[in-house]
Amino acid sequence: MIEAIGLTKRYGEKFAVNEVSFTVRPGMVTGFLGPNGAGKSTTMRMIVGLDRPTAGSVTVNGKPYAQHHAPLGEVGALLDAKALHGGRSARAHLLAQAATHGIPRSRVDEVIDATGLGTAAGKRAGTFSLGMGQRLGIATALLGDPHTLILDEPVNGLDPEGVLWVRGLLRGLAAEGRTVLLSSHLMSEMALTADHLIVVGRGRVIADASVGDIVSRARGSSVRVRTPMSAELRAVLSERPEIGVTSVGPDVLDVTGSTAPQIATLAAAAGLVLYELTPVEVSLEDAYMKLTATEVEYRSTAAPDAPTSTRATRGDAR
Ligand SMILES: Nc1ncnc2c1ncn2[C@@H]1O[C@H](COP(=O)(O)OP(=O)(O)OP(=O)(O)O)[C@@H](O)[C@H]1O
Repeated sequence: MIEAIGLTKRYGEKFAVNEVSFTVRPGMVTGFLGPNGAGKSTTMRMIVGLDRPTAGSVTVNGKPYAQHHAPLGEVGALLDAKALHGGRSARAHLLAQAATHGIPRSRVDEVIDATGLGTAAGKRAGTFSLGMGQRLGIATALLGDPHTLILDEPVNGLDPEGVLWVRGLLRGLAAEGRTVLLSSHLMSEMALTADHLIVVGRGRVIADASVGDIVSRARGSSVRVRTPMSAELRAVLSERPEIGVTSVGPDVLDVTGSTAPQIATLAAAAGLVLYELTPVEVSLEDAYMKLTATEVEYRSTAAPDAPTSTRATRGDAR
């Protein structure tokens, strides 16, 4: 369990994290989302005592990280896969970490096997690819068999097999009753891995709810209607002030403020033919984009639907 209360980190005039409170519960994967610069890494760093809060507090399994006698057995963290001695082999890195906690060599072999490092374990960590570095970071996080795991972008650089493996690993750890906090910008992966989401923007929590709730809140009541009598249906629907109608194609209307059964009933009463009536599904990505639309500090120059440019500009989006 991770509990943050009024957690704040200020750099000069800038609030990287601003009075953030949340609880990350055991037995589930909690996704930690937010646009670039929203304060995710700073929050994670404060959880494991790498940054000192300006105000507020955060505990892991009931105590501040630094007060745990054997922190690797409480919290396993992957924050920066490059933060290790590049001249050491992966095995030597893990053995050095294990030695600080009296963890046996057999556990080092176990995590090497579990993370697929196998043949690479004898190579210098500094020569690792991004994906192999991530595997080593995950191995390090698992070393103390901790109750709580904190992983910042663990699938970054992993091949598809690795992404699938991380998903299964995290779901398995949560099913064992552990607490898992995971940050990732990959919404499709988050939708498959997380049960609960904490979304931050400009240093503040903007949503703290289950994945299902976040998606259904964004869904609204949009229904796609295909009818050869769109002008007549539009006229019937526009008599209701709560209903909004937008034409999205020939004979296709997007209707908000009503449900599929209500639209069907109104159409039937007016003797209108409908070919299709579909509640519009919202993906987690859509829901996230809606939630954070006004919270993005660093935005690409191209609009989401326009041909994309990889160049990003800094500036106030609003
Ligand atoms: N050491 C520092 N000194 C000054 N400002 C910092 C420092 N660390 C972070 N910041 C600022 O705090 C804000 C939050 O940064 P943070 O890295 O926590 O965001 P993030 O949500 O992890 O972003 P990303 O998704 O890009 O990793 C940013 O505006 C960042 O520039």
